[in-house]
Amino acid sequence: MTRKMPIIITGGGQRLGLACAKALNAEGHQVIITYRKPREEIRSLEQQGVVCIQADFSSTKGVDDFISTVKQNYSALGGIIHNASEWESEKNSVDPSTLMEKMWQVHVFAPYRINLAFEGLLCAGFEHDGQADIIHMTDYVAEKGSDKHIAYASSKAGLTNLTYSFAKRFAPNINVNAIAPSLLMFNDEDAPEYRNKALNKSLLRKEPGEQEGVLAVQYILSSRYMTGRTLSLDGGRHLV
Ligand SMILES: NC(=O)C1=CN([C@@H]2O[C@H](COP(=O)(O)OP(=O)(O)OC[C@H]3O[C@@H](n4cnc5c(N)ncnc54)[C@H](OP(=O)(O)O)[C@@H]3O)[C@@H](O)[C@H]2O)C=CC1
Ligand SMILES: Nc1nc2c(c(=O)[nH]1)N=C([C@H](O)[C@@H](O)CO)CN2
Repeated sequence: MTRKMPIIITGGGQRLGLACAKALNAEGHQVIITYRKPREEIRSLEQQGVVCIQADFSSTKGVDDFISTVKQNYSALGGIIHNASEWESEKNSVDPSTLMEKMWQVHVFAPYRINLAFEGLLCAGFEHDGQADIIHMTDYVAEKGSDKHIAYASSKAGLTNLTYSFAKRFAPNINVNAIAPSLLMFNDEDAPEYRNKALNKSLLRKEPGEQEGVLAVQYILSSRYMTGRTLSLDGGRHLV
């Protein structure tokens, strides 16, 4: 059922976020996305009727400015998909404290602050549509850890835990769930040997592409009996 109240997708300018924005917009949903860098994809989404809000969640001010913009323009929300993310490893020459702060800022602080700020808008969306959803995009490594993306994995574990807490706090009007991919799509710069190693980590040994994530989002938005849970998209990696 198409939701009348808008659905926010953070980080909707590329890859999974962009695919979700296009799919939900095509289904007739009102879609709002956030982005940092103006580019052709943003202009194209605007031409398709998607509302694009420039927002950078790397600072408290950036998060609060986004919250203010939404509250000034909307009185209800049908959902929010916390997709914005930076995948940074310890191998880069970044100071560990800076890296940990950056990962927790975008993956935990921003979703935490935004969920609390938008509770009333989402409840208004529930009153209107009979449903409202929060979806956290986490990661398989939240459960297993990562020796090369330690700070990143810890922050995704923090986001996983927010799923449980907000599911308890917002029930029964707002469902809160997570999607934990192990691999959806590589980055252009990923070398062949890296890609082969990553593919061999799962039983199915494939790069499913962003549509696998879109399907998971569509399922959760259509479900009426799921909250506090994680959809794992990992090709059987947990059995390897
Ligand atoms: N790709 C994969 O295989 C996997 C992905 N995931 C998770 O799925 C989600 C989507 O993955 P993917 O599409 O690859 O994500 P990307 O790495 O493409 O990042 C998504 C968006 O996050 C936005 N973003 C990053 N930092 C900030 C910030 N500080 N403030 C605001 N926006 C920010 C970027 O916006 P902009 O470009 O406008 O700057 C970017 O477009 C992520 O949460 C990711 O962790 C989990 C496991 C595997
Ligand atoms: N924000 C992002 N998070 C993640 C990405 C990404 O590109 N952006 N990519 C991965 C990898 O696919 C990894 O799961 C396997 O190589 C993980 N998270």
